[in-house]
Amino acid sequence: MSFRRLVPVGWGAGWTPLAILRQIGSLPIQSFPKEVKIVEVGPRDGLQNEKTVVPTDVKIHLINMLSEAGLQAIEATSFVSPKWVPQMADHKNVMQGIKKYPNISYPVLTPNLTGFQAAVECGAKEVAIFGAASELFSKKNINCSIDESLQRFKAVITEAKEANIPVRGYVSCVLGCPYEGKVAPSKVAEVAYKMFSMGCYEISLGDTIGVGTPGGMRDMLSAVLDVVPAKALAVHCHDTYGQALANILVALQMGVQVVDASVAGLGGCPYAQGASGNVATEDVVYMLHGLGIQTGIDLKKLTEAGAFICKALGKKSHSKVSQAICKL
Ligand SMILES: CC(C)(COP(=O)([O-])OP(=O)([O-])OC[C@H]1O[C@@H](n2cnc3c(N)ncnc32)[C@H](O)[C@@H]1OP(=O)([O-])[O-])[C@@H](O)C(=O)NCCC(=O)NCCSC(=O)C[C@@](C)(O)CC(=O)[O-]
Repeated sequence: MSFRRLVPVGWGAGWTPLAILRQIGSLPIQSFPKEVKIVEVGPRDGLQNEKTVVPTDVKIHLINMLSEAGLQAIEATSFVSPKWVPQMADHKNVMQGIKKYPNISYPVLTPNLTGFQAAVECGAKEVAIFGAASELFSKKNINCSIDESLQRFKAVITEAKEANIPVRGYVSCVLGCPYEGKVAPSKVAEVAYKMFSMGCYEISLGDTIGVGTPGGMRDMLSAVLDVVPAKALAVHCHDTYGQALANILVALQMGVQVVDASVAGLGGCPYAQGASGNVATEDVVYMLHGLGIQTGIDLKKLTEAGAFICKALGKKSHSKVSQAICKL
């Protein structure tokens, strides 16, 4: 960035470079949103890859604890083939067992009409379709090409519109693919635009294998923002290379106000080799609150939910914040 661009309008002669820098240092950070919505994906993305089946009552208790912690959106489960993802086979019992709070949404994944219809029968009031910016990942994850997936999504969106059910759209592999490597920002923008134009109210951009850097996030988002407004975007970062919080920060500065995260940093897609967990919700909330950004989330209750699921899984939390709090 050139020095010229740092000088605010109205600052003219008489200002020395040092005086300007002092002034800039005392300016509040203007570019962050006042509020950020977190979409908690722990019960779905966090658990879908667990090798031993997590008891349904544990999943239900986790979701209820997350509701108590103040999350506005909790992705509860997915209506996918139990042959492909056995961990989500209890979707019906999860959906019918959780306590549904009036101001919280409990979206579920529905890759096709079969999944959508089953979800609606179980009382789902919001669904998410999931595509990819990489052909090979699409084939491995949902067994069809990108074009075929968009046809399936069209059918889901058409029925969802009739039933007045909002549809969220995921685009996976936005910063890299486990099978194809680099993914062009223009390809991400193309798929995101198509899903948005079809009627998804929000597009969540997934760094599925957590290879992105702030530079990659900036370039990818610049391309997507040309075709989808910031208010309709979310970011979904995995933390494989420890870049997730930095990537989220860049996204917030570029106008994104919705962030996906998973309690205790659990998670990973079963069809994304090498992917580690999602960014931990506790860490995102700690960062946002430190910036003075409101989330409506009670960090203490959130860490208790994280401790509960980690104990049930016999795992250590990946959340740095939880680890620090436990040591205090
Ligand atoms: C998409 C399918 C279903 C296609 O699977 P398919 O085998 O191609 O489907 P099909 O239409 O040929 O049907 C085959 C059988 O599956 C059944 N079937 C068909 N659809 C369903 C359904 N919805 N629910 C339950 N059963 C279903 C269907 O009824 C039939 O049963 P059969 O006659 O053999 O008994 C399959 O590939 C699948 O389930 N894949 C799982 C994908 C998945 O859940 N991946 C993880 C989530 S994505 C993710 O984690 C990334 C994300 C979102 O977090 C963002 C990021 O990090 O990037």
